[in-house]
Amino acid sequence: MKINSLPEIFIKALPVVQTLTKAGYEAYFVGGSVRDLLLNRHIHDVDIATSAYPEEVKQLFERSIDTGIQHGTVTVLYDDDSYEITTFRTESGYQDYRRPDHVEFVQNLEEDLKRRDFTINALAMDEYGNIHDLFNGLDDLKNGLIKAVGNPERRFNEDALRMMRAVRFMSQLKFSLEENTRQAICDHHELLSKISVERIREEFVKMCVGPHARSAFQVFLDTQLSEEVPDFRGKKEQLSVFPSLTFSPSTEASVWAIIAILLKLPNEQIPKFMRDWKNSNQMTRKVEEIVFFFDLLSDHSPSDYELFLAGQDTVMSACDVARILGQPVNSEALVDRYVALPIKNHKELVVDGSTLIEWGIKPGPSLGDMLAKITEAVVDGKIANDEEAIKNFIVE
Ligand SMILES: Nc1ccn([C@@H]2O[C@H](COP(=O)(O)OP(=O)(O)OP(=O)(O)O)[C@@H](O)[C@H]2O)c(=O)n1
Ligand SMILES: [Mg+2]
Repeated sequence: MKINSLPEIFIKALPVVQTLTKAGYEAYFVGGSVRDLLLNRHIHDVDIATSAYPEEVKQLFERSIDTGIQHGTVTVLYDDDSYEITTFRTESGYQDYRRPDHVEFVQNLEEDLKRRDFTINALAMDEYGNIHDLFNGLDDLKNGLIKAVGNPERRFNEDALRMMRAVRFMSQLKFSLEENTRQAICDHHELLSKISVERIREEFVKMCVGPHARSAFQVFLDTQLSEEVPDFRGKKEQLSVFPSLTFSPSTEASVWAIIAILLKLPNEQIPKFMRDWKNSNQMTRKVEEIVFFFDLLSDHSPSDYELFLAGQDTVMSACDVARILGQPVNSEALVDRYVALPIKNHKELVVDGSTLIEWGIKPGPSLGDMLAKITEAVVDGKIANDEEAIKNFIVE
């Protein structure tokens, strides 16, 4: 198979590959970029594999960074772009089911492709656009199959994260899982417990926001992968609601909010849950706010002041979560009401703490209470957002 017209991103990278081949080395585009090219998907970066050793790569290019030189990867800066160039390698000496403790460089493309995770990720393309398909990746692409290269057990023993990658790709590409690959995941799901939570989280979130999130999530449960991730063990029943939702979440924050709601976590347990998944404090705060406002929405129609306190992002995310969970809310009406608020955040209030102190009010907790009352009165439209009106309000 030959690709005749390459997308811009490959054309820009072509001189990098040609520099290597002109110097007598082999060089190919590999991995996700070739897969995404053939699927007509957006290509976010192109990776290059070569027979040149890292030191040889560095000599051919003016600007490079030793990103992962012990694993054979050099990042080359060319024009305004950067490219990861990795020497053909096999990964040997796995002791911990995570990345290899050392790599062995090999001299040909086949040896390199053999150690890759799935056949659709083991395609290579040369500078002329010829696709090198040594493991039937093209057929699997056509048939929509995630299939391990060679022996699936070996692939998952090399890097157990690949089991999560399998369900992530199912969701992103709307593919199914080849039977032997699926069986190997069922048999070895416990290896996932060796993988860092950060790496698992990245794949989990990608799975949950992908277009086939719900069927991939079902496989994540059926293969028992879900038993090996933080706080999910023994929670299959609650989590099995996810595959039956009418929609799936589209943002990371709504993923976590929905999971927290399905697990029926009380609000005060959300921070621990988010920490167990190694989420940032910022993401944790966001999710707490969304779940809080979702609960409020389930309980009553929010007041203007409650809308103000939540803020537009939280209101919209909570509406989205409610819609996904099948709880009807009129989100347009809520957003309209939000937009019509006299002030939308604290900064828009014409007075602040120091204004009140200038007016002779003593600093302390009661000052904060007063500021909150003023804000509420302005948001509710009881008084105008000007100093005169606020002064009169305080006197009363
Ligand atoms: N655990 C892994 C991770 C990566 N790879 C190989 O390295 C390539 C690049 O890895 P990565 O960028 O992580 O994944 P992509 O397949 O490119 O997917 P994405 O579009 O998400 O980048 C993969 O295609 C695959 O050939 C692998 O074999 N095993
Ligand atoms: Mg990639």
